[in-house]
Amino acid sequence: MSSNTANNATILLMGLRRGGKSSICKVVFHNMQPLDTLYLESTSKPTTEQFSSLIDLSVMELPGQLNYFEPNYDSERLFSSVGALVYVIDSQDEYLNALTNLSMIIEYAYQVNPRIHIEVLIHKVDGLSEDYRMDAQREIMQRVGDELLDLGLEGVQVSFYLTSIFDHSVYEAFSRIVQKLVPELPSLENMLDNLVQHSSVDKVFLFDVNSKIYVATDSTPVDIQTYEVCAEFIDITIDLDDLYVEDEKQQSSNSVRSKKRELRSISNLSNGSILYLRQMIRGLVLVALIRNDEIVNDVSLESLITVIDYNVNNFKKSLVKMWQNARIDHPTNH
Ligand SMILES: Nc1nc2c(ncn2[C@@H]2O[C@H](COP(=O)(O)OP(=O)(O)OP(=O)(O)O)[C@@H](O)[C@H]2O)c(=O)[nH]1
Repeated sequence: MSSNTANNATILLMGLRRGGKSSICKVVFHNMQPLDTLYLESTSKPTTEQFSSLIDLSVMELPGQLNYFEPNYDSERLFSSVGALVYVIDSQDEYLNALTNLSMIIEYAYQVNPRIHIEVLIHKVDGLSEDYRMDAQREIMQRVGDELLDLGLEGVQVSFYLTSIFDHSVYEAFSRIVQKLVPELPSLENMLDNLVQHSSVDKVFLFDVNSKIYVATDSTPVDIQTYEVCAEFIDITIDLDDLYVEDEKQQSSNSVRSKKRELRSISNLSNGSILYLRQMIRGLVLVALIRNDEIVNDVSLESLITVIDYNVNNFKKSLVKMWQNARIDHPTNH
């Protein structure tokens, strides 16, 4: 693999004012409570944040009030270096203006950078009934399609997601957006599929600990409840780990174990399923859900965990190797 590409993938977050861009950034990347976003001030300058995970990601937010096409704003350089354009539409507001703005941006972005991924968040759907959500999605997709057709851009791929900061939908959307920027995704998915097949695991995610975005999962469909349970298990494990380390410090100041040791945690859920977590590299953890009816006693559980441990060890070794050879999908404008 070539190694001369920059270790960076940029996601550009755009949309009209008060659409929810800053809130999304704060909730997903800074663990802000969704209700606290009510008091966020309008953003007036572009802001960029860097995140180091399997890939080094920057999320750049462009304020809704900025005119990107005024001559002294270097939009060309901006769009040409971006991996994904995420456009946020406030579904609770009148969105026709947003759709016109979106098609204009797509036209420009695509011209400057045909490899750009165009992702549309139909946001704040928590305020809409189930029926209305579907109608809004259908209407927005139809209108965007029509506008692109008028512009002669019918071949441009646009993905749509229904999102809200009040549930896990925004994490799910960002997971899928980030995954498109991970060039090793097919190999990762393959490795996770192997793990599932050989370990009696039902679902496995590779999570970024800080954001709870999953950078890969096996190829079985993701159901949002499984995602939620697995994501919450990360927080619980980390909280307990902190307690444990504190406790150890008190008991013996001479033998404080390094917090750097690998995190590993297993928990039985009341419905008989098991959650399994192991720390990987670069702020990633692997979380697996095991719904195994064959676990009838502690002995069968123990042998199952031994197999999983072994396979996860191998997965981690492959991940380390993959990472050493990694390069990042950094779109350039040739
Ligand atoms: N109901 C609901 N409100 C949301 C959601 N996301 C954001 N908001 C609210 O929308 C308002 C505007 O959010 P901001 O994040 O400031 O919007 P912005 O797009 O960054 O706005 P500018 O900085 O002006 O460009 C805030 O009061 C948020 O609490 C959501 O998913 N559902």
